[in-house]
Amino acid sequence: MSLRVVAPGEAHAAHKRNPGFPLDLDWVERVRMNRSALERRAATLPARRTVKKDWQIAWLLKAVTFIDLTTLNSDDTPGRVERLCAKARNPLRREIVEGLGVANLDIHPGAVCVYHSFVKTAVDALEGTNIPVAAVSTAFPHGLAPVETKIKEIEASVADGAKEIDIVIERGMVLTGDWQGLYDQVRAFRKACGEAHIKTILGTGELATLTNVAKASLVCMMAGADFIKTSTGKEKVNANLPTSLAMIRMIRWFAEETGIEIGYKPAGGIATAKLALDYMALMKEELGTHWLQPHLFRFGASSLLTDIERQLEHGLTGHYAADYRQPMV
Ligand SMILES: O=C[C@H](O)COP(=O)(O)O
Repeated sequence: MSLRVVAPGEAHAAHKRNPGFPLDLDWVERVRMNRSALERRAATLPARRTVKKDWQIAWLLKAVTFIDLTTLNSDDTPGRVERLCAKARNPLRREIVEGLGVANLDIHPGAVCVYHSFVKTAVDALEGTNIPVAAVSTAFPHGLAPVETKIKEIEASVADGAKEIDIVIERGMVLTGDWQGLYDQVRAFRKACGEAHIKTILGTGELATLTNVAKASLVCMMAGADFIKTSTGKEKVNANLPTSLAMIRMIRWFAEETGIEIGYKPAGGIATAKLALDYMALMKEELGTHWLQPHLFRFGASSLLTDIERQLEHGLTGHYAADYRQPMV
């Protein structure tokens, strides 16, 4: 695989947005996922992955461009967000970039992801770059607020400069099979986003079955989601490979039926370079290398970059750096 690094802003501008489609309840009812088959398939992945040493460095550099560099803590401060943005501007230490001979490549994370309150801070801190700011809006992480309140939050995030909005769906709508209600909300959120891209967070660990995960994925895509995302990072069970397979296969089906390419964002608990490579291998095997671009694939991750930087340094020097040499914030 060659290393073609796409600057996040460029990819963002180039991507054709999902216009949304009418809700087809027949299709939703027909969706079925077989958990044990998906688990068996997921179990084959690490063994089949054959990303050898040099390629591994290329894949890890590419992985950096997929990260939505995230801070979503109740004790976030403007200072922490500014430090995260400084890291986004220079995600890898100079010695690593120069040692690998990639100083000429524009390697940056896909976005910086923050709570609504910090959108302005992040936009200011990233001025002059083409790194978009993503906001988690709509009463993150539970999504339980009046729909009008959630729409106002999206509008406020867009007004403050967010180019991507990560909304959370109401899990109860999935658990009760209220597909029309879910579709109507996502449609309304999509409208409130205007030109901003919309990622729909399903909270997959709270949806009970993989069939529910797949149905919710489909309804969100029909309603105009540009990305489907697994988790808020706050559920007991966050992203994993079998759940990812259920979602990715719905993305594949949707692309075949409509010609529209929807992005995938696993999030929560993805903290090691090795796991990131497993997800990339999954995307490559199920959707093809075309999907390995920042406008179609992201990791929602707060600490993944630290491990990628460690692995890159190891690839370069044969030694692991101490954690304090790669502070995130
Ligand atoms: O969407 C992003 C997640 O909140 C990040 O989760 P993490 O802190 O487990 O990486």
